[in-house]
Amino acid sequence: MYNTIRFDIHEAGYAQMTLSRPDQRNAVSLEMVEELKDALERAKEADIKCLVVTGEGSDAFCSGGDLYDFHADLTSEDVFSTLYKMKEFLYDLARFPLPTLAILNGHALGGGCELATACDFRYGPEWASYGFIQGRLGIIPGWGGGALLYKRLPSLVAYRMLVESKPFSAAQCLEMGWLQDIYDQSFIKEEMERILQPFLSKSTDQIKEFKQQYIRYEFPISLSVEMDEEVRRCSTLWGNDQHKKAVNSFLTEKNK
Ligand SMILES: CC[C@@H](C(=O)O)C(=O)SCCNC(=O)CCNC(=O)[C@H](O)C(C)(C)COP(=O)(O)OP(=O)(O)OC[C@H]1O[C@@H](n2cnc3c(N)ncnc32)[C@H](O)[C@@H]1OP(=O)(O)O
Repeated sequence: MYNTIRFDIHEAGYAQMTLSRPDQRNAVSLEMVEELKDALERAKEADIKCLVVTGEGSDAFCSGGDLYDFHADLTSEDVFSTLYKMKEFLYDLARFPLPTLAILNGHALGGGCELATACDFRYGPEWASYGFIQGRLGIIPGWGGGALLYKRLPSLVAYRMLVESKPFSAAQCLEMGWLQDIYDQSFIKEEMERILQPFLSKSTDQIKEFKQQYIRYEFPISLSVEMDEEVRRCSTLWGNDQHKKAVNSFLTEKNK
């Protein structure tokens, strides 16, 4: 049914969205944004206790926005409307009525970290690295994921991750609180059971109450305004020379 993702409802009581462009390191294309939105609506209707977001392949969970679709030469108006679609998805994901878990199958970079941050909890393998690298590309996060990061982590820790703009190791991410746990990919079935057990062992009514309380406490509707502001500020930075050079050099290198 979808070209860029898979969506499954597991009998154990959870839904799973899998980014499925492993050859592009699961970069988020514009088609993927639409498919993610559609799948999220389906997950809202499903009889489940939690939602898992993961990626296909053994390299990357997500390499951020597809640099062909979100290229640097867009006008700031065009870029705003392009980035905004993913902001809407991340906001809806953050306020999803049930717990959401990012089971990272590999590296998360740029928008890949934003997507993971929109989930309530993150679990990653020891070997992978995780970084809000947008600062090295002359921009800031453009999907509202920076605003979400400030909600997930103590503000100075979030600020550090954003301003250093580098990939951090799994151990560092665990210490900073961005990862909730490191898991062993060679025992993925057992590890998934372990990670999901606290969620699946509760009644649906309980699990909804836990999440609703968290949303009331941490994610008021005003969060959307903060995320919009981030998209707007990122759009303003989009056309700068550093960003153009960074994106063009990535695309040129890959097309050699
Ligand atoms: C635009 C939104 C913005 C935001 O709001 O946050 C961002 O997300 S900015 C961040 C954009 N992301 C990046 O700059 C990361 C780019 N990718 C990488 O650094 C690397 O690919 C990797 C993730 C570290 C993986 O490295 P490796 O395993 O060595 O794979 P390759 O680099 O050889 O890539 C394989 C293949 O995938 C294509 N690819 C990778 N990332 C993207 C991307 N973001 N957009 C489009 N395509 C991507 C890459 O071009 C290769 O294709 P082929 O050469 O055709 O095999």
